Amino acid sequence: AVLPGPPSAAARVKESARRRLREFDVGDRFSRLPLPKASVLLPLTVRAGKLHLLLTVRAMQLRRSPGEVCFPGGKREAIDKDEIDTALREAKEEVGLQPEKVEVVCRLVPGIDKMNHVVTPVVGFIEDTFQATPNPDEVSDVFVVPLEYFVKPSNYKTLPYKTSSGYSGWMHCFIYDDHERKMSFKIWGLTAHFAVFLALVIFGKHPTFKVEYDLDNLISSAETNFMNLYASIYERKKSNL
Ligand SMILES: CCCC(=O)SCCNC(=O)CCNC(=O)[C@H](O)C(C)(C)COP(=O)(O)OP(=O)(O)OC[C@H]1O[C@@H](n2cnc3c(N)ncnc32)[C@H](O)[C@@H]1OP(=O)(O)O
Ligand SMILES: [Mg+2]
Repeated sequence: AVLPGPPSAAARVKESARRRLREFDVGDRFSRLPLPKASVLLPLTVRAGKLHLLLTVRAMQLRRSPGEVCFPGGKREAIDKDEIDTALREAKEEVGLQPEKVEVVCRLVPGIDKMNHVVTPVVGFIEDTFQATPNPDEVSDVFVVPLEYFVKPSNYKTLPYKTSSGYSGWMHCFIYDDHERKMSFKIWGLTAHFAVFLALVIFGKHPTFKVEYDLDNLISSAETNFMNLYASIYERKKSNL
C-alpha cells in the first residue's frame, strides 16, 4: 500500500485556516431574519504558500455599484435552499467557478448592504489552478490579493459613511497595487469589511489599523456589531409601516 507522505506546506496552511474558520461558523443562526437576502463567496486559494482571496470588479453597466470591487455573489433566488447555494450559484454565473470545485468551510457573521439585504459571507477553498471566466454582463475583472494585506496593508484609509437609517460610522478602504499586472484596486465598504473579518479570524492577530471589534472577543463583538446595525434598520422599517 502507498502510505500518505507528509502534508505539503499548502495543505498545512489550509488545515490551520480550516480549523480557525470552523470556530466562527454561524451555520443557519442568521437565516430567519425578515430582511431580503444575498450571499457572497469568499474564495480562498493558496499561492506560493500563502492564502489569497479572489475578488471581482463589477461591470460598468450594472445598475448597482458599477465598477466597485466585490466578491462573487448576489441576491437569493427561490431555488436556493440556503446561503451556501446562493453563493455557489452566483460564483458559477459570474466567474465560471464550478460548485464541485469549491470546498465550503463555513458561513460567517452577515453584513448589511446599501439596499438592506442581509449579506452572508460563505468561505470556501478553491484550487490554485482555477482560471476565472468572467461573465462580461456582471464582471469586468478578477484578481487575487494576499489575505495578509487585510491586516497589514501598505495603503489604507478610512471613509465616513451614513446609512438611510441614520446609522453613521466609518469604513475600511484599501488600495491594493497588483505589481505584476501594473494595476491598482480600491477595496472598500462591505467587501473590505468581510475581507478584514476573514483575515482577523484566520490570523488571530492585531491589524496595523483600528478595527470595529474587541479582538479578545472577536466572535461576540462581531455578532453584537451586526445585531446593532440590524436593529437600527429593523426599527426604521417598522416606523415606516
Ligand atoms: C453600507 C455599505 C455599502 C457598501 O459597502 S458600498 C462599498 C463598496 N462596494 C461593495 O462593498 C459591494 C457590496 N455589494 C455586494 O457585494 C453586492 O451588491 C451584493 C450585496 C452581494 C448583492 O449582489 P449583486 O451582485 O448586486 O446582485 P446579483 O448578482 O444578484 O445581481 C446583480 C445585477 O445583475 C443583474 N444580472 C444578473 N444576471 C445577469 C445577466 N446574466 N446579465 C445581465 N445582468 C444580470 C441582476 O438583475 C442585478 O441587477 P439589479 O441590481 O437588480 O439591477
Ligand atoms: Mg453579483
